[in-house]
Amino acid sequence: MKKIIIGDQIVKSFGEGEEKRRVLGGVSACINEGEFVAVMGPSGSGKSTLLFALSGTDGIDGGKVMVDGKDISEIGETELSDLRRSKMGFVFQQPTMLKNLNILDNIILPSMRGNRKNAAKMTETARALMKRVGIAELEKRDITQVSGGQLQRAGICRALMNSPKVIFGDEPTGALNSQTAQEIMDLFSEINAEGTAVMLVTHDAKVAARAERILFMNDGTIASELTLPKFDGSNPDDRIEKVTVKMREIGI
Ligand SMILES: Nc1ncnc2c1ncn2[C@@H]1O[C@H](COP(=O)(O)OP(=O)(O)OP(=O)(O)O)[C@@H](O)[C@H]1O
Repeated sequence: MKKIIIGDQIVKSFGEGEEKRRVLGGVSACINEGEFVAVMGPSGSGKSTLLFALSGTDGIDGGKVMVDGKDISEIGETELSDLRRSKMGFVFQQPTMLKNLNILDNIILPSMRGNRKNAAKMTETARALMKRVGIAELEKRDITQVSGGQLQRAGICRALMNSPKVIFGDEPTGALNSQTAQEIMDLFSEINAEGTAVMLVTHDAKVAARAERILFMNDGTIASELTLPKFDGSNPDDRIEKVTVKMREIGI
C-alpha cells in the first residue's frame, strides 16, 4: 500500500538548557493511502506533537518526515505550505474561525490564498460540502449563531476544500456532546470510506474504534499498536471492547 506520510525516527524537544524536554524520542509512524489511523495515549505522551510533526506543521529536531515522497526538510517554506494546503486538511477540537466572516467565507478563506481567481469555483465547492454535511442553510450565519456541532461540520468542510489526501484531527469530538460526537464520527467514517486517509488524536475509545490502526503512545514513543478491520458500521461494541482491553493491557 502506498504511504502518503512517513515519519522516520522523529525526535522533538521543547525548552532550552536545563528545561529542555524530549517529547518525541525517535518515533516512526506512517499513514497509508486511504487509511484511518487513531493516536491514543495519556495526556502529555506526545500525541499532538506527533500529529504536528507528521503534518509538517511544526519542525522536528531529528529524524525525517516524507510527504508524498518528498523529504519536507529539503523544501522551502512556500513549497511546504503549498504541500500542506493541497494534500492535508486539519480539524481541531474547536475550529478557529473569524468572527467578522460568515460560515461560508470562513470555509473558503484558507483555500483562497494565492487563488482569488477561483472564488466562484471555491464557493461552489464549499456549498456542495456544506450540503453534504447538512449545514447548507447556515452559509450566511455568523460563527456565533451556530451550535458546536454545526461549527465542527463547517470545520470539516474547510478541511475538505482542496480534496486532501489526508485529514488530521486533534480531538475533533472533544468539545461535543455524545450524540453530536457520534454524528461527526459518522462523517469522518464516510469521508474515509470515500478514500481520504484520516489520522485522529483522541482520548475516546469510541472514536479510536472507528480506526483500522491505533497507535498507543506513552512517554514520547509508540508503546503498542492495534489493528482492526476497516470500519463498516458493523460490530461497533466489539471494536470498542478491543480498544478498551488493549488500553487496560498497556495501562492507559
Ligand atoms: N509548544 C510547546 N512548548 C513547550 N512544551 C510543549 C509544547 N507543545 C507541547 N509541549 C509539551 O510536550 C508534551 C507533549 O505534548 P502533546 O500536546 O504532544 O501531548 P498530548 O499527548 O497530545 O497531550 P494531551 O492529551 O493532553 O493533549 C507535554 O508535556 C507538553 O507540555
